[in-house]
Amino acid sequence: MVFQYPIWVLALVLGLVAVALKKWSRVGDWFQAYQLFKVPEFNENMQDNYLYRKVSVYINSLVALEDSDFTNLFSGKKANEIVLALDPNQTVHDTFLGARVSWTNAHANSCRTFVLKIRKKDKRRILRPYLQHIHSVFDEFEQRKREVSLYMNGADGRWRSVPFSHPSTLETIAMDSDLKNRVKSDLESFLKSKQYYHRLGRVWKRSFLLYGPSGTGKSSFVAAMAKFLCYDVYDVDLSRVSDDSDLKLLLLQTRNKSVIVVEDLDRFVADKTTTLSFSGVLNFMDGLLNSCCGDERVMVFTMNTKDHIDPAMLRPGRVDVHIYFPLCDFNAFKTLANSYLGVKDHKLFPQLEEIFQSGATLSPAEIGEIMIVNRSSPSRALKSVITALQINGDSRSPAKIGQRSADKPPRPVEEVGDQSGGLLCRESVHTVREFRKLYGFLRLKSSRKSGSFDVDSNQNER
Ligand SMILES: Nc1ncnc2c1ncn2[C@@H]1O[C@H](COP(=O)(O)OP(=O)(O)OP(=O)(O)O)[C@@H](O)[C@H]1O
Ligand SMILES: [Mg+2]
Repeated sequence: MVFQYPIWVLALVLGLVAVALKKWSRVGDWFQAYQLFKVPEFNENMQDNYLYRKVSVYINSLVALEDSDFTNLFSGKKANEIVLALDPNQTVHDTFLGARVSWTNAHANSCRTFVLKIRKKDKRRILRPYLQHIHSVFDEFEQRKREVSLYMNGADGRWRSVPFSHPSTLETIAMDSDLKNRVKSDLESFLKSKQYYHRLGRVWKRSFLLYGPSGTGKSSFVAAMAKFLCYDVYDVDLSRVSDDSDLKLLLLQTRNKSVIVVEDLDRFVADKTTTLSFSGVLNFMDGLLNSCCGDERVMVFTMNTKDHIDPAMLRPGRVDVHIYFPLCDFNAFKTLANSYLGVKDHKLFPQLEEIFQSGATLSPAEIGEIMIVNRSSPSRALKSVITALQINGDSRSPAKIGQRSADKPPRPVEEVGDQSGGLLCRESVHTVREFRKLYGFLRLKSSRKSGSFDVDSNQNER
């Protein structure tokens, strides 16, 4: 009976079986079921083999790394970041187009080499696309690592930049999770669509309109998008642009892989003192000059309402995706309570749900402020939210807001199919001014035109 043997005998037997299995897999290699490819660290002239670095980055990004027998853990460059790296002489498995391959981190005589093991029958089918895939993952990784900048246009028609480190991420924005996921996959599919756009003879750009009441997260969302894409942000202050040709020049000076943001487009359009022509703004929105200034652009426009905007300005093709940012409902409130107070559930939630269902509402910014001030006591924070909803929330109810009284509140997203198979959502945005508000250092004292673009004033925005 097996159970009569001491435990160490069992351990020994299991160990032997494991060694035998490992040897057996090598026997498989000898019978040439597999082919091995080496990627040495240096070429024959002892120069760096750049492919080695790419493979190293690729391997260390594999989720399967966590399953290898030994994996090194290092701290990364970002705070709290942990980086995994394959230990010498360890193997990690990967699958590609249905084929299973493995990589071994071979160390011998101070020479480091990655060895790719691939079934001979799969080699012809997957080797080239697999290596191409490794290149792409590496490029994407490098792109994500790169520091992004925030550019602002000055009165002299030139861009000035500062490092961009806005704290918002798509995860921290309280919004319908289905909508958030669809926007995410829209952005992801945009990133992968270079060939597609070019085959159609279209500029590789995508434009978004984010609209909704003040303090609903439009500007934060722009920051989160830029972070998600790892694109630079160009915050266009139209009130600082003297004429149409200046606007064209500004666009020409932008680099690719960038988010170009125009905040409060509705206010700008309503501003009769502007020196820009309507067609100048439309051309800018279309990125008409993109043929000269490259592509990989995301354009974002923000507005509080699109009610008074000429429909030509927002027509499909000019603005691909409209996203509405509503005031808080109970679901958004719960997301905020979780992120601001660390509260997932609370005995006051049923009461809050009832109040939200009665139509009372506040903006996420207002609720966030209350939570921040009372963060040491979640119960006090929730009671304060209840009071604020009872006092102010009723007047914020969409039915009581004059501008909305004539029509129903917009649906969160109106989907429209597009040629790339991505989704088009109909709604609006705000951006530049928010960045300035959020970053004191971005405040440019001065010379904005009079009217609603004054960044330092806390003027009524509704
Ligand atoms: N949906 C949200 N989820 C999480 N936080 C939010 C949300 N909406 C607003 N906030 C918080 O409120 C503050 C203001 O938000 P933001 O500036 O993005 O609003 P906005 O829609 O751009 O407002 P405005 O129309 O006045 O420009 C930010 O600090 C942000 O963190
Ligand atoms: Mg804003």
